[in-house]
Amino acid sequence: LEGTCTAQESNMGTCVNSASNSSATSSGSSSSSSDCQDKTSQCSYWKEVGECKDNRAFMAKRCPRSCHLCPDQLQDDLVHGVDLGERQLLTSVNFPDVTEQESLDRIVATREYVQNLHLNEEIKTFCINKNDGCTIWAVAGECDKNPMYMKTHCSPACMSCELFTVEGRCPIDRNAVPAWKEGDLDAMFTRLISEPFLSQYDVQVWSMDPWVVTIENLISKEEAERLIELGGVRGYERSKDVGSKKPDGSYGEIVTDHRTSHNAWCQSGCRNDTHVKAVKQRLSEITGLPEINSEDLQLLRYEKGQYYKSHHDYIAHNIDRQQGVRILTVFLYLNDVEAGGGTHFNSLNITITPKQGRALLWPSVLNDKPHDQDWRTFHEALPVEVGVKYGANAWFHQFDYQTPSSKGCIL
Ligand SMILES: O=C(O)CCC(=O)C(=O)O
Ligand SMILES: [Fe+2]
Repeated sequence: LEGTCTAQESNMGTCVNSASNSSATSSGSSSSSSDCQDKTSQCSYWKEVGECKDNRAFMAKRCPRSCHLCPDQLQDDLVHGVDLGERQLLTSVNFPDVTEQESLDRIVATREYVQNLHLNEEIKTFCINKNDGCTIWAVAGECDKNPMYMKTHCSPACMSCELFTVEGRCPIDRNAVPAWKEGDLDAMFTRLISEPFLSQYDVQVWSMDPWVVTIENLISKEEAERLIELGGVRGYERSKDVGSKKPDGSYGEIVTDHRTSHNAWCQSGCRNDTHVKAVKQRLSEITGLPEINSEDLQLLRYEKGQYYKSHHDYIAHNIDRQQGVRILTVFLYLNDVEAGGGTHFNSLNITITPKQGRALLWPSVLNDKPHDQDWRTFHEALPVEVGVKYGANAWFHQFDYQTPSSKGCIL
């Protein structure tokens, strides 16, 4: 071996015959282990004192076995890859076109990819080759042909570990057009307080900057009663707030004493109810916002003493989600409440009283920066003092909400 390799070529200690193989990463894997031996008994001492690292070129020639640079050793290390999951096969009769060399090159590239990944350590533990054939399959193009299986079961080989994060699974379309551009918020509310809308609906303006507006009888008694009923059919559950960030980058939900109501999400069957459809279509018409940008109605029930303390409907991390941030809340009061249960805007000092069929509208964002939070619209649901309060939230987002929702991409 000595004398046949230049220092450069013996970089990986695998140079056998530089004319026959030019791969820099793992060439010469076919040379037999007997070709590759230490040339002097001093090797183990030199290795001990760090010469394999410090004096690499020289050591590759004189002490390849001590420095663990022989092809058979290298191959074993690469293939074994405990950190990347299953020990990998290099050839398979089922994929005769895949050469051992291609598999080795893929493993080297995989190693590099994983080392450079900026992922949470916990997520990295998911990123393993779960099958010994991953590398061969990847070389054979299976990552593209069979992505569902390959990108989750052979994620190092397919270099698809990002898919274990919500941002990786649910990439944002930078070309998507937001529902509100600069000025659209003011335009919408201005339309609501102008003809012909004004003669059709009983509109009251509580504040113009930020906008806080109520519309009487936006939904009928029958519709309100149906929504209450549908909440019961789905089953009211203790309301939750946005919780903490999870390893995959998504956010959990949490029950706190900040919010003590119960709610039901109007999904699947409820979504297709005639009254629900009519209400949602009306909300879309009056706001001019696409129905698809709206969350499913959140049907709420507050019993005596229950409340939702001061909070904002804007969810900051939604800026990194396909649906974008919440821009507008339409809150529907579904019944009259004997006492308490008003919606109070903390910094505006406005309190709206529940009344069946009344809608309360306010933005979560700014007119001139419609992706940014308007800090003035913090609000709370005051405790119900007598009776029960029923309501419904309709939240509109900057972008399509329903599609990412159906793909598990919203949290
Ligand atoms: O119940 C209310 O009056 C308001 C509820 C609310 O602000 C919310 O659910 O985000
Ligand atoms: Fe709210």
